[in-house]
Amino acid sequence: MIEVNQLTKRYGRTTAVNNLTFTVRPGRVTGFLGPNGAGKSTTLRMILGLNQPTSGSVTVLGHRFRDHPRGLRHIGGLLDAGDVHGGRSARAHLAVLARSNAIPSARVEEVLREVGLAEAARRRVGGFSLGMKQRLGIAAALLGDPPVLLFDEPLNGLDPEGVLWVRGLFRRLAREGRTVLVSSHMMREMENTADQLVVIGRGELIADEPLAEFAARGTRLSVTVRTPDAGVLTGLLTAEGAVVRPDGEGGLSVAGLDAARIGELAFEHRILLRELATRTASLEEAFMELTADSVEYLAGDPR
Ligand SMILES: Nc1ncnc2c1ncn2[C@@H]1O[C@H](COP(=O)(O)OP(=O)(O)OP(=O)(O)O)[C@@H](O)[C@H]1O
Repeated sequence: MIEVNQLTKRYGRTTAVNNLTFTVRPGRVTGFLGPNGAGKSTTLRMILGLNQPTSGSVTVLGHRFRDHPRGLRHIGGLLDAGDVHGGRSARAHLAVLARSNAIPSARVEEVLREVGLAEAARRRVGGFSLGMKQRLGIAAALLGDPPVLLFDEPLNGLDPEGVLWVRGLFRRLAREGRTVLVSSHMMREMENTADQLVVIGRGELIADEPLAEFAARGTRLSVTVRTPDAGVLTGLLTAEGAVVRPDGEGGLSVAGLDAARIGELAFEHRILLRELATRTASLEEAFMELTADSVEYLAGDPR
């Protein structure tokens, strides 16, 4: 169990995390979601005791991290997969961690096998691909067989087989009764992974609910619009309360207004529409709509 209580972290004038409170429970995979710069990594670093909060507190299994001398046996974390000594072999890297955490060296071979790096154990980490470094980071997190595990963007760089494997691993760890917190900035990475979602934006809590409840938001309709006057139409739709975003394929995805009203507005302002289609919004769109106000940089943002 991880309890984050009114946590705030400021860097000069930047507030990375603002009065954040949530609880991560054992026995399930909790997805920690937010757009780039939302404050996910900063929060994870504070949970691991690597950053001091400006105010508020974090406890893991009821204790602050620095009160737990057992380190990796207590909580395992993958933060930055690239942050390893490139000159060491995978086995040597894990052996150093095992020694400094009083973990039996036999565990090194076990986790190497578990993450599929047994064959590469003697190779220098500097020559590893990003996906292999992720596997090594996951091996390090598993090394102490901890009841609480954190993973920051663990799917980055993994191939489709790796993604499937890691999803299975997270589910198994949760089934074993562990607390598993996995961060991502992409909803679709969480769709088949998380049971619970904690969503943040600009350092603040936006949602904390089961994935199924979050998915219910996605059953609302959205409308795809294609027009050469996207900027003008976006202004009109937004003024009527719609949430409008580029759909990534040259069109607009509109939530909060139905197709009939969008058609009327376009007609009234002599805007040519090349497509006007109602669809069921995906989970990804529900996430984007929810975090729209907290995205720092939008591609194709007309503002
Ligand atoms: N050491 C630091 N010094 C100054 N500002 C920082 C520092 N670390 C993070 N920030 C700022 O705090 C905010 C939150 O950053 P953080 O890395 O926690 O976000 P994130 O949600 O993990 O983003 P991403 O998905 O891009 O990794 C950002 O505005 C970032 O620029």
